[in-house]
Amino acid sequence: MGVSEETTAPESTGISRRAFFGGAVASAAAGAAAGITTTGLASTAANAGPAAVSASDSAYDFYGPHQAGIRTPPQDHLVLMVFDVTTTSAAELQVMLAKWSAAIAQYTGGLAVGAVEPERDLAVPGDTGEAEGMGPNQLTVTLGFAPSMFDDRFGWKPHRPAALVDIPAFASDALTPGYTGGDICVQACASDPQVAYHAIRNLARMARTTAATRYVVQGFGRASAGAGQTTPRNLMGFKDGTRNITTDDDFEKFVWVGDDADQQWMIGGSYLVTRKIHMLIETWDADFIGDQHAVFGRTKVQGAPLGGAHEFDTPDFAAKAADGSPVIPATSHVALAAHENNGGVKILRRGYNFTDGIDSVGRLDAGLMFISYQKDPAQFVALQSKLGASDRLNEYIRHVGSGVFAVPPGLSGAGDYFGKALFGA
Ligand SMILES: C=CC1=C(C)c2cc3[nH]c(cc4nc(cc5[nH]c(cc1n2)c(C)c5CCC(=O)O)C(CCC(=O)O)=C4C)c(C)c3C=C
Ligand SMILES: [Fe+2]
Repeated sequence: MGVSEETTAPESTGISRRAFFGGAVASAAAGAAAGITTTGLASTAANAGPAAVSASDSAYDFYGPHQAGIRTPPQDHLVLMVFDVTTTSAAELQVMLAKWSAAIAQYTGGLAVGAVEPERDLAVPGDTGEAEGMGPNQLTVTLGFAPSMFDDRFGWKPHRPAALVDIPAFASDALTPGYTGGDICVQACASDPQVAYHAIRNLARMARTTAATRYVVQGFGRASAGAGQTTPRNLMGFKDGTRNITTDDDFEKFVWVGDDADQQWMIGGSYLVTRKIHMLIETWDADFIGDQHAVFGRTKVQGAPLGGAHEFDTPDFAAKAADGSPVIPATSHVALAAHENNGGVKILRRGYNFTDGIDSVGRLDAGLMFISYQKDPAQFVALQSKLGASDRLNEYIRHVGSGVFAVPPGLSGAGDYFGKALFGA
């Protein structure tokens, strides 16, 4: 196994760099010393010494105990595609998943699948080519199966984990079928949007006789923070991701499916929840700052909990103002979502901002592609039951899409593929 994000620097960047070096000797020596691998994407003059490693040269290992793209510090760009499987043949599905798995291993290493420029004039290019020579760009591709995959079509019914059930309806939901449901979710994240899009586009191309695209969301400006990252802002202007899961203990406790799983194939996996959340931006932009603070329970510029001074101050939910009211309003977003007020429940948030231009009446069509990972979707359901009913933020948002997916553990190496344990039992 190469260097995984867990072994490299979990509390800092978590990046396994596949730098290219000037010569084979430098490459081998430096690689052996640091446990890094090279992409071989580009060559520089022999003996020129190590080249600077840019984001475009660095890669995350695809193989490992967990899929990359969960604990991986969020890259800047997301392309999320949800597929409906159109074939009813288990064998065709198996071939598609095996092809995808091999292809993702190539793409995350910065390589194409098939020739971009075949030698024969009449040959169709195997790869679409828009990421040619761009490098891995920290690409991760993470895949999950919806509850619908465990119906009668593919013989997977006996393998359905008990936790994998559709997300229930919540008060204030405004879901649309176009952004809800689906069979397979593929989350591609990268430091370059074109690299993420290239991976998704080519997977869709490969699957064109077995699966159809249900929807795609392009995300930017990660709206969550991983270990060692500064906290980004969401489109409402607030720091998002301040209190997120970062430690090994919390990943074991709240994110990774453990040895006690009812379905062994899910050990080391997780559950992905997606919510496409539209923001009523014009309404929000007309709101006064005191109300904006009360909506989140935090200040806008610092991101400090109300009553605190700094971003990482622990919120004091018991603090009272002179008039006896809570300093952090009880129906503020953080008061309702904090683990202190939810029996200790936490989730890993890994969302992205999105924009779809303008809507049919000329309003900005934008919001948060909310993505969370948890060892049981019930963790999300517990939080959203409260948020959906009482969150002051609901005046400014609409949940328009929803999905839940079982995310298997990482693949062990070449020849392993997503869903392998689910066929033929
Ligand atoms: C059900 C889970 C959650 C949904 C849906 C959700 C939507 C949502 N959140 C923001 C912005 C912020 N969220 C913040 C904190 C926060 N949010 C959730 C859960 C959901 N958010 C949790 C568990 C927490 C942490 C609470 C805590 O422990 O204090 C914050 C504050 C900064 C931070 O800690 O990240 C912001 C800002 C938006 C805009 C949104 C839907 C559009
Ligand atoms: Fe939130």
